[in-house]
Amino acid sequence: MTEPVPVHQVPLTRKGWFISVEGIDGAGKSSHIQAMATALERQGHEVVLTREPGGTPLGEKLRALLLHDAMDALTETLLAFAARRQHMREVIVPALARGASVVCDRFTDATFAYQGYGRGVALQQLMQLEQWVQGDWLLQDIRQSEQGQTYVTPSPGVLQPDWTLWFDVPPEVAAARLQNAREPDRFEAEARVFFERVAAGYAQRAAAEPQRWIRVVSDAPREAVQAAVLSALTERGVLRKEG
Ligand SMILES: Nc1ncnc2c1ncn2[C@@H]1O[C@H](COP(=O)(O)OP(=O)(O)OP(=O)(O)O)[C@@H](O)[C@H]1O
Ligand SMILES: Cc1cn([C@H]2C[C@H](O)[C@@H](COP(=O)(O)O)O2)c(=O)[nH]c1=O
Repeated sequence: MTEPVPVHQVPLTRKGWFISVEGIDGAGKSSHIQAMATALERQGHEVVLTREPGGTPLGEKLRALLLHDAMDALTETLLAFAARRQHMREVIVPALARGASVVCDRFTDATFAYQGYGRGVALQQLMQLEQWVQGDWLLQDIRQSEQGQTYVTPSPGVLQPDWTLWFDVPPEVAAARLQNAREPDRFEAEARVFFERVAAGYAQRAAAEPQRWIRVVSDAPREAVQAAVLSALTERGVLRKEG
């Protein structure tokens, strides 16, 4: 029996982008995600707009548990990764395989920031789970099970977004924005010091992988933030320059 070809050695056929959007609660990311999707669609992309935790019927049930039920930090981590695995199989990988772009409101960086830096779950454990859930040997399995579709990881290792937009805002600004906006969920109800740790986690991950991360200063008027998002995507060739 011949060995399966590792996914990263299959010729790159993917046309769409995988873009994740991150930031502490109240950073303002949800306010701009639709505009990003619309800009991509105007330039001819099929766009799948989705979110984590969530994005599938099972994932949305897990989201409700994560946001509202008290639990241990490792349980939280495992539920986030369980929802992600289902999301990848049902939504993300099939969309990328057919050439669509995926814009995802949070992905694995949120688990590192919230459960790792925020709650103190060991980063090494998170890396192991990431390898399990997003490793290319598992994507190979998906490739074989969905006939006619080829998904290719850009490089060996784990499936990661091509680009991660990080809405960076001081925790006190985010807290003020959320104060009267809605009833806080379990995360939004956390103390300032928790969000300081989460924000520091995002900053460390962004510094470690500058080729993937796009920092958007979001302590600014909405229109300025939106313009910064669209121009950052244009500078990187994600959006075409329009005359
Ligand atoms: N640039 C801005 N200036 C002032 N208020 C803003 C700005 N951007 C968003 N807001 C307001 O801040 C609140 C949080 O915004 P939004 O829901 O987009 O943040 P988020 O990052 O998606 O938060 P979460 O992750 O908790 O869903 C909303 O009430 C929104 O109207
Ligand atoms: C993916 C993911 C999310 N979280 C947290 C972060 C937020 O507080 C909520 C999601 O709410 P949002 O308003 O839609 O951003 O979940 C997390 O702790 N770990 C994760 O992996």
